[in-house]
Amino acid sequence: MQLIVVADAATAPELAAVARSVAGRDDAVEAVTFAGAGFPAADLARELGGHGVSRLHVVRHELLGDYAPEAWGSALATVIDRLGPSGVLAPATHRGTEVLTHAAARAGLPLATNCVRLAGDGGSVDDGSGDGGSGDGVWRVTRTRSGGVLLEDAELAAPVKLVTVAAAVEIPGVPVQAADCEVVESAVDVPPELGRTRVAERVASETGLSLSTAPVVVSGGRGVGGADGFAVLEQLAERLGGVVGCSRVATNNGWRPHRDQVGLTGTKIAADLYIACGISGATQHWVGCMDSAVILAINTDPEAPMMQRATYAVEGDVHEVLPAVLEEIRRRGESAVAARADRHATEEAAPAGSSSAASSAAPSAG
Ligand SMILES: Cc1cc2nc3c(=O)[nH]c(=O)nc-3n(C[C@H](O)[C@H](O)[C@H](O)COP(=O)(O)OP(=O)(O)OC[C@H]3O[C@@H](n4cnc5c(N)ncnc54)[C@H](O)[C@@H]3O)c2cc1C
Repeated sequence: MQLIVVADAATAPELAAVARSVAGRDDAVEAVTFAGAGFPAADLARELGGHGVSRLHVVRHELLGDYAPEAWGSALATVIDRLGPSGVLAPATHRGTEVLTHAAARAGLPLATNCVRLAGDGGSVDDGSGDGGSGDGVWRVTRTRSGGVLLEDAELAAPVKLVTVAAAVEIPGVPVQAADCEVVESAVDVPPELGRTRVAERVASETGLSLSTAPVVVSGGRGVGGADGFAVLEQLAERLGGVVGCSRVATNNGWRPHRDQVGLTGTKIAADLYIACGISGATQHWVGCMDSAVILAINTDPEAPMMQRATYAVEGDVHEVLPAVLEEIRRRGESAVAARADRHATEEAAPAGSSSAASSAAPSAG
């Protein structure tokens, strides 16, 4: 029996370590990747070998060269059918979850998503029986639900267990032996209609920031009032070096694209500063922003959940508060520029040889 990880170089170390801890002593840990014609598998195989992966199955087809969830899911279901592994692990990312969902539906297998703890039946994770595993063919997993506010214990008893592994997974300290990872080429049939969902174009963000990486997110909800209402949020985000986010009401109304949505069915963020403008703070939104270091809520309703939970709350109309905040930032920016100019002029006017504290402490400050 082997365990399969659906991995790339970024997620391979973690997934391989988790797979090793779940695998039985004699189980091989292998990997599968999807590729077009020219993909050089040797580099990935070398990387995976360092994490104890003994075989890399490279599934090639012209429709698999770039992300195509239906095609990847179908190809994975074919691989599962061919190899009959005891389990398949993928990262609990949007992609990992989407691909395993398609594969699970096609293969008729159960899928446990967002697992933070996994124990195999014959693996090295001690289940208390003293022999390192129960041997009953059941995996015991703990998974997060509802965006992380709930932990669920579950048992997976299917012949092939499909699991997505959360970034916050506990990784038991099981020794990993580096292996010579063999590359096995594998061809699959992919019906052309499965290429209907695929990457058509890649557009680089102008600021180089995305919702998940930006230090500041200025987010708007129904209270912003419409697509035009986001202009002031754009200005504030730009001044603070951040990006604009939104609630699902804003995406449902077509005010913002879905990639801006924060929450359970959007992006989970952990910004330094999250500014929630006219957002009530429903649980499905809150779970997407609650990991931010500082949350500032602006809302007309002091009883709104976002106002109750935020670090700072401003009771007021976003259409009045945001322009005032921008004006204050502009005023302070101008004052700072004026103060710097004054200091510079004073230094220029000081007689040569005089050594005021300011000029000697910060001679290059301009
Ligand atoms: C399965 C599921 C998944 C979901 N996933 C998500 C998700 O990922 N992200 C998400 O956001 N939601 C999600 N939702 C929807 C969620 O439950 C809420 O409906 C949604 O977050 C509400 O958006 P809102 O706060 O913009 O609107 P509302 O709840 O209508 O709140 C608007 C707020 O604006 C305030 N307001 C009104 N006018 C002003 C003004 N002029 N100035 C200041 N404040 C004002 C109001 O007091 C109110 O608090 C999901 C729901 C379900 C069922």
